[in-house]
Amino acid sequence: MQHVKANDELSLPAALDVSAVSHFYGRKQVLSEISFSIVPGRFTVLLGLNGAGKTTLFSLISHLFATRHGTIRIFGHDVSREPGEALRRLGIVFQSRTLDLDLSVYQNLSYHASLHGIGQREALARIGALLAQIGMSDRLHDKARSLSGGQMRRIEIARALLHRPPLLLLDEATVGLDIQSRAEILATIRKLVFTDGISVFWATHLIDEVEEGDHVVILHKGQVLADGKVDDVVRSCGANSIRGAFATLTGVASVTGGGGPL
Ligand SMILES: Nc1ncnc2c1ncn2[C@@H]1O[C@H](COP(=O)(O)OP(=O)(O)OP(=O)(O)O)[C@@H](O)[C@H]1O
Repeated sequence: MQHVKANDELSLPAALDVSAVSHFYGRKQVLSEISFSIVPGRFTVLLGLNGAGKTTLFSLISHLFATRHGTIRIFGHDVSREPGEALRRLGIVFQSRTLDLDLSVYQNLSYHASLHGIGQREALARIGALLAQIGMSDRLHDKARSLSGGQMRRIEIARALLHRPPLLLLDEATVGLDIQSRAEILATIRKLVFTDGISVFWATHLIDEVEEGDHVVILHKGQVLADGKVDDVVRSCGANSIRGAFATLTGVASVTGGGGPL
C-alpha cells in the first residue's frame, strides 16, 4: 500500500482513524483489514469504483453496522466503545435521499435539531444561518417535494451540519445531479472546509472530483491501495496524474474524462 504522510501533520490528532477494519456479509469479505487516517480540516476523497466498499465503510463509521474486526475512532473516540462521543462529532449525508418529502424544509431540519437536543430558538438561528450559507433562505417553508435533486442534497448537507460536527461524511453526494448542481455542491463543501475548518470525507467513483491539493484514500476491492496527499500519491506511483496513479495501483485503465466514470 502507498501510504504518504506529510511531516507537519504527524502531531495532529486524526479526525478519523480506521485501523485494521474488516467486514463480511455472511462469508463474503468486502473490507480487508483497511487502515488509514484523516487529517483534521482537510478535504479527503475516498475514491473507488462501484462495489469497492465505500458505503459499507460509511455504515461502519456511522455505527449503522457494528465493527467486529478492527477499530474506528472519530477525534480519538472509539465508535464501538463510546458511540455517543464519537457520533456527536460526525455529520453524514447518505447516497440515497433521506428527506421527508411531505414535510417542509424547516420541519425536516428542526426535527433533526430536536434529535440532537438543540432548543427551538437555537435551531431556528442555526437553520437560518445554514440556509443562507447554501443560498436557500427563500425555501424555508417549501415542501421538500418541491425541491430539485440538487436543492434536496443541499438541504441534506445543511441538516448534517446542524449539530456542528467537526467531521462530515458524504457518500456519492453528486450522483444523479446535473453538471452545474454537482459543481455547486462540491464548491459549497470545499468552501466549508476552508471557512469553517471542517474535516470532510467525500466518497466518489468520479475521478474528476479529486483536486491537486486534496488528500485521497484509494479503496479497491475492499483494500486501501494508497492514502495521502494527491500529489504525493501520484509521485510515489511514478504517474503524471491521479487518473494515472489510480490505473497503476488498480490495473483499471479504462477511464473516461469530463466527469464520466473512472
Ligand atoms: N447487504 C449486502 N449483502 C451482501 N453483499 C453486499 C451487501 N451490501 C453490499 N454488498 C457487497 O459489498 C461490496 C461493497 O459494496 P458497497 O456498497 O460497500 O460498495 P460501494 O463502493 O459503496 O459501491 P457503490 O458506489 O456502487 O454503492 C459489493 O460487492 C456489494 O455487492
